[in-house]
Amino acid sequence: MRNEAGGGRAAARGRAMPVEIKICGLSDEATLDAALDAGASHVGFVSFPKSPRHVDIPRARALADLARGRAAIAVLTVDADDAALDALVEAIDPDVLQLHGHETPERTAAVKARFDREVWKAIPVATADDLAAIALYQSVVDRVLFDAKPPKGAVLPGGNGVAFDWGLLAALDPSLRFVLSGGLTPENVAEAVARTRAPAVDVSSGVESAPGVKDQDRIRAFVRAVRSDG
Ligand SMILES: O=C(O)c1ccccc1NCC(=O)[C@H](O)[C@H](O)COP(=O)(O)O
Repeated sequence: MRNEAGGGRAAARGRAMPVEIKICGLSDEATLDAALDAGASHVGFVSFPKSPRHVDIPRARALADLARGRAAIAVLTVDADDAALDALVEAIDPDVLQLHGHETPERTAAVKARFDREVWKAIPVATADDLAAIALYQSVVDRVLFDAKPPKGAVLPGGNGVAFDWGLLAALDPSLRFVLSGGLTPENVAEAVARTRAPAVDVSSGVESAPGVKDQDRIRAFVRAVRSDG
């Protein structure tokens, strides 16, 4: 259904599947539509009140209902407890739970066991040492998501528009299911995918005109750039 346009190029590059694309932090219908029409495979809604992208449950549910069947729906939380996750899952029925806080491997496994959803765990990366976390999480999640470690003093644990050194991913086990994020933009994402062989990418700040304000043109440009036809 989705992303067939990239299939030929992906095969030509030796990749079996087109690169999946998640547009995160959507909060209005127009930019959600732009992401869906452009062919994003995933759309993400942030449930974290400190974020400029936070959407409350009724809003997230309304947006998710528009997206359902057209893209996978991800809900991003930060150190959410079971009651908060119960409420989100019940209302939004997401395909993916993206854990973007300090969830331990044990907590992450408990979330996976409690909910019949894909679970993605964000791993903050600044140096090669940070990749040791892969071993702790890869057996309990569906995908690890590499994001840049937040800058000192940042309020948000992600969504800061900061990239990390993609070269750190050069020696990854090719069978690892991962998502590349952090500071991706329409201008740099093709290079990021080429250098990391990422099977999936995730963007928020790079398709915004201001924090929390998504930009339809940049969303379309981002998807085009991943598909290498822009
Ligand atoms: O976007 C937020 O506001 C946010 C808040 C709390 C935790 C994570 C958050 N965002 C994460 C993402 O949107 C992406 O997974 C990823 O970090 C990419 O962000 P960006 O560097 O802004 O493209």
